[in-house]
Amino acid sequence: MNPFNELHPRIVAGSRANVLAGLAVNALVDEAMLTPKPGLVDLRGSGAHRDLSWLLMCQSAHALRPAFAAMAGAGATMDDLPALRRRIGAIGRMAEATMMTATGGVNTHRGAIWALGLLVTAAAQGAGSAAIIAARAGALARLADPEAPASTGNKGEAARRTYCVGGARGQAEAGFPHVVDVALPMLLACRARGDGESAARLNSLLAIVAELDDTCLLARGGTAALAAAQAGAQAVLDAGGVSGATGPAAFQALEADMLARGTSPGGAADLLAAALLLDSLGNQPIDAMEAPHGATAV
Ligand SMILES: CC(C)(COP(=O)(O)OP(=O)(O)OC[C@H]1O[C@@H](n2cnc3c(N)ncnc32)[C@H](O[C@H]2O[C@H](COP(=O)(O)OP(=O)(O)OP(=O)(O)O)[C@@H](O)[C@H]2O)[C@@H]1O)[C@@H](O)C(=O)NCCC(=O)NCCS
Ligand SMILES: Nc1ncnc2[nH]cnc12
Repeated sequence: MNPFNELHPRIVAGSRANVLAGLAVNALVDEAMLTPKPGLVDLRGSGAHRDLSWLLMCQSAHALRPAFAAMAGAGATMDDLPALRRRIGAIGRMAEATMMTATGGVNTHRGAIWALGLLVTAAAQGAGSAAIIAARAGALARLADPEAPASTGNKGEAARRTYCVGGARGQAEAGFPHVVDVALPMLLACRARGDGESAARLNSLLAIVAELDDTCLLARGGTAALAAAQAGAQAVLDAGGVSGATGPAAFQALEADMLARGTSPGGAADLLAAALLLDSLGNQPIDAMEAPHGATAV
């Protein structure tokens, strides 16, 4: 028990929220910096995107820090879960507006606001393993938000309906299985076998791509693009990953195919950032900062 919690619950809640928000921003920047990535923005360029750049991704990530802090603050201080769900829904919609202002109207991180927003909220609710935090986030995602519009009109929503897939919403409602059961185990296994950190992260991204119903791929290239991306990513993993003897050639084939189709796994990139966030929580003393009992607002 942290003795300061009793003395200054609002300060502890605020510190915890700010730490979590910083970790979320770091995860988004680390994802953007990871190079190479197939079809996605990285330090080499814009991949298959015409309206995105590395600088824009980083500006967007930093602009989202107050929103992540507000969501974490709500998670740390609100016990009424339906009310918490409504609150983070409202903050999430404001965060999307903030992103659009920061980027001049470009969708850099809509899926990431959703995924990392739910995860920082759940992490702020109390200590726990990655699986426990993801399960808590899933429980929040499954709660109704009466103030949410019936339809977002976004490309992902149309793709979910056209192709009958769960997309970003289904991933969250299921408790982020591709983060907990796919990305994090791959990250840890690659580190354990001695891969460098970039290779471990790229293999982790590819493991997500190989299995995810990514509505970015579906919206841009239909089921053929999704199947090609999944098979291409699996081929790199079957070659021993990007550091394997034939891994680089398999990666180049995957990237060339995505660029030719104009497709990109934006949803998988968001989930890699979610995995990096949960991974970084394991390296922080944040669990020692127990959720403040009786805290009110931050
Ligand atoms: C639930 C919401 C996410 C709304 O989702 P909706 O159904 O309206 O659809 P989209 O907003 O289009 O899709 C969601 C984004 O999630 C990412 N994604 C896709 N598939 C998956 C998946 N299987 N699992 C997880 N995440 C997934 C993806 O985001 C990334 O890609 C975007 C860039 O791609 P691009 O092709 O460039 O997209 P566009 O700009 O739209 O097209 P172009 O014009 O360029 O061609 C980028 O955003 C990445 O982040 C999908 O885009 C959620 O927004 C919601 O309901 N929010 C309400 C607030 C709320 O309740 N919040 C709660 C707490 S935060
Ligand atoms: N690096 C990236 N490139 C393109 N879209 C993305 N969405 C999230 N991260 C992305």
